[in-house]
Amino acid sequence: MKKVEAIIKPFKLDEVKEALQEIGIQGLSVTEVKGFGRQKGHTELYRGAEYVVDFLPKVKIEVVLADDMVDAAVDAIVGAAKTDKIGDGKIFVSPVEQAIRIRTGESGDDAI
Ligand SMILES: Nc1ncnc2c1ncn2[C@@H]1O[C@H](COP(=O)(O)OP(=O)(O)OP(=O)(O)O)[C@@H](O)[C@H]1O
Ligand SMILES: [Mg+2]
Repeated sequence: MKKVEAIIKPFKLDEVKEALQEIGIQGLSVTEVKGFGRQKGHTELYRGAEYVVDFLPKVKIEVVLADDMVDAAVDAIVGAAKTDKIGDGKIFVSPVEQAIRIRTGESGDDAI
């Protein structure tokens, strides 16, 4: 199993969620985060306003999935989140050792 973490522009959340559902993702988590990329200290457009702040509001999506779903998930996220402007975000992929569905006790691929 892998965890795909995507930090995206907040207004892209619905589109990304739908794109992930279309490829069969069953669950995900969303967190409001703040951060910066390589334009640190430079302006970035957010909802029509120019920000000159250190930390910009972003949304982090976390989805744990089977190894063979990673490429499709990354493609779905990129396709839905891309605006071709700075600050479109990043995707990180990392290994996950175990997953357990609390209600049933199922584990591994059966639990995600
Ligand atoms: N190396 C990193 N580690 C953790 N979070 C990061 C990292 N890089 C970017 N982020 C998060 O992703 C958000 C969006 O990053 P951003 O898209 O601006 O990256 P970038 O490298 O500056 O690319 P671009 O030139 O397209 O803007 C940041 O606000 C931050 O929350
Ligand atoms: Mg940037």
